[in-house]
Amino acid sequence: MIESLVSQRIATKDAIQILLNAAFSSGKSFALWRKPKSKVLELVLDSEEVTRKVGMGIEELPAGFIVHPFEDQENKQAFFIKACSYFSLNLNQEVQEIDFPEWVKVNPDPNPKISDFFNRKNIHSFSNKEKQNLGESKSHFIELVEKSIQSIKAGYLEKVVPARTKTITISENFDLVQSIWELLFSYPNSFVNFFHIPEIGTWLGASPEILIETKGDEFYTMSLAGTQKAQGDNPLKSAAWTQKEIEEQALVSRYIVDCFKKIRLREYEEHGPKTVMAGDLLHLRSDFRVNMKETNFPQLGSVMLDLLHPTSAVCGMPRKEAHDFLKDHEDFDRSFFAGFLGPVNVQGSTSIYVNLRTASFGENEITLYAGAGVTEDSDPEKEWEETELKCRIIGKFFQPQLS
Ligand SMILES: C=C(O[C@@H]1C=C(C(=O)O)C=C[C@H]1O)C(=O)O
Repeated sequence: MIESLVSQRIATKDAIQILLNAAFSSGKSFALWRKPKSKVLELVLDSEEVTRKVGMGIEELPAGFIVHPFEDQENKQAFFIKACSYFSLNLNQEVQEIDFPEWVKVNPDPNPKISDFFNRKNIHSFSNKEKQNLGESKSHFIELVEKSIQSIKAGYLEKVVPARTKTITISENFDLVQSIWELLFSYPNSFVNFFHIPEIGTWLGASPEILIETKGDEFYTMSLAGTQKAQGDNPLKSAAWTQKEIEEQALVSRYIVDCFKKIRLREYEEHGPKTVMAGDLLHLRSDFRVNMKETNFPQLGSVMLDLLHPTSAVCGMPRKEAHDFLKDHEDFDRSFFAGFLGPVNVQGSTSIYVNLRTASFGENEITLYAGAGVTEDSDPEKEWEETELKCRIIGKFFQPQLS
């Protein structure tokens, strides 16, 4: 009797493998995540094979996981994985087999070949492959930064955030669960996320940046910018920031305050900037909090989501001009990179993150995405280096030589 009880306990990593196998085999959309500083891994699975799209009124949505690309979609809609089933596990505890949801217990294919599910289709099935290749080119990125600096000097823009891609082959012995496991423990301060929408694609990331969060009456957002490699014994204490980085982050804060002004919201708390760590990178971050009850803004979450995205941390300032500049010159499709994603109305809270430090799965390869904030004083070569560091955050779990 005791023996059979013991045998029903499953090590956490094995439990993740069992969950992922069942979720892939189901043919439905699902997402898995762990919030910063949390020990709880959460998973939602849809019960239908349709690809759902929803509007931005997040307060009215059922529990689920929202995924929005960088570019606005028709009717401003986002993809949505409805939490028809929700499961969570404590990363420090074994799992009792009996606690698994029914769809795991009846999984007809307990050992699917997971790579067969990667990205057979993609919303951005890159019709113009040549153009998409430009995202991979160093010389194209350097030129893009040079053009950015010129536009800033000419007074068209204050800041712009050009991006690039880096496609690497997935090694034969790649193990998805092992990679997710390592991400979880390497990046305790990041939002580690994985989603699979069969019609749309499969992505894995570890984002350091909240776009909006609401819990009870509290609304929260942050401005995050400035990047340097963490160095020394106490990187948070010893970090020094240049004027360029301080101004770059201040612009992102100003952008948030301007959004508050647009809706005449005056009562907000602002703290920072302070130095924070994300992986082995340091950033400057300011925190903004609003009590939605006291300010009588129960829908602040969706209002700010609409006003903030894409923020000047991933697009630029002024927003429209920076966005137009990227459309004209970036020459590749950002797809879900620098869009947003996260749980909505799950366990009483909504936490939507900017989709950074992220990768999309192809059949035998993954594409990493990274951008860098450019101001008047930027050095193109340094911005390239910054994107290399950002690509490494996820890339090193696919190719150890990147670490
Ligand atoms: C654009 C990215 O990151 C954003 C840009 C930063 C910067 O320019 O220093 C820092 C953090 C993020 O807000 C990215 O990770 O790709």
